[in-house]
Amino acid sequence: MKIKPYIHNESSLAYSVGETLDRFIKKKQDDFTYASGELSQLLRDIALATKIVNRETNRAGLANIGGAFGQTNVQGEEQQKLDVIANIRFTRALTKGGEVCAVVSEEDDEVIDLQNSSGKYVVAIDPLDGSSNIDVNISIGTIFSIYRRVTPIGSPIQLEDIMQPGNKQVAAGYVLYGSSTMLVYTTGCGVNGFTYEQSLGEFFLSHPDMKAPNDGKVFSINEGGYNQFDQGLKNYLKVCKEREYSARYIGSLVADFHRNLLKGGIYIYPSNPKNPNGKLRLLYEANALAFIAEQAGASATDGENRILDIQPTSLHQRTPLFIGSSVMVKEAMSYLAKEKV
Ligand SMILES: O=P(O)(O)OC[C@H]1O[C@](O)(COP(=O)(O)O)[C@@H](O)[C@@H]1O
Ligand SMILES: [Mg+2]
Ligand SMILES: [Mg+2]
Repeated sequence: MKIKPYIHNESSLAYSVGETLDRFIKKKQDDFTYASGELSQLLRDIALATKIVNRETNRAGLANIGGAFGQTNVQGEEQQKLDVIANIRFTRALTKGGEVCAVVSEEDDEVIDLQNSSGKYVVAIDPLDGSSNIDVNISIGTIFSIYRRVTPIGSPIQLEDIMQPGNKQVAAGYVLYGSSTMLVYTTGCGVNGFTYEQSLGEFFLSHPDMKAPNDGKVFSINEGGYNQFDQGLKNYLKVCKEREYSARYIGSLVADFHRNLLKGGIYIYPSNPKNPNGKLRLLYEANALAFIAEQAGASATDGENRILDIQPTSLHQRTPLFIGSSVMVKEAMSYLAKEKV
């Protein structure tokens, strides 16, 4: 009996899909210090909830899923139905998964104690990012940060388990529900992106080892608040325009960040007299994207300090955000600093 070795050929007849997320997580598990499979399982739990939320976002216009939910959240923002649906789906998946002891969510005032004493991880999540774009069919997202609890497993959750600076994240990621759905994450060993193949119900590796261009020609900022901007920021924007950089602003942080991560660019949500700390939240928006940015060779600051070094003091605290290609972030910082001397 003859035995023929299998030779993988890239015939054009059947294009080879990338590696599945599951297989990739398994393979990468050993990269992780505490590799015992719990973090891998947690990433799978998030991926599962993502598939369900993806289905809901795809049919938001049809099944009466669009529109306001009729309540406001702790931010004073009117919750959209999809904010609430996504929050339920992720919290449920994290509860069922069994790896998480506590969740911090944009949509919940308090820390959610999952009553799971064996859970080693704390998750901070923005279940649905870009809520103002849900009803107009523009890309939206999900953002998540994962920390290892610091108090003994089995003991009651303490503030110190939750109020950890971003440089303590063990993993972080975002999902982009756009023309295709992507999940991008890091465990501190580089950044990888996976695209969802709806018909197979699987995420496949499509963007291995993502690296952000060092510099770019795109700036993303809502200039509607221009009159309130610091003079330093106005000066930086003036330079961007003199250089005829492109202004791009989708109004969904995940989508603006993702474009700039791939193409080069800077996203800025500054402070202003009305919102001295800007709009975006440190624990479940800025920290996760800052971890990914740095892992991809980009940068993230609050205008002065590295986002990942900010010590959190409250659950829903806000921070100004300057994130993107490191040359651009550095230059923007220099313009801000000039005005401060
Ligand atoms: O409308 P503005 O003030 O430009 O704010 C847009 C920003 O607010 C956000 O929608 C805030 O996130 P949520 O939608 O999760 O509340 C970001 O996605 C986006 O970048
Ligand atoms: Mg958000
Ligand atoms: Mg949100």
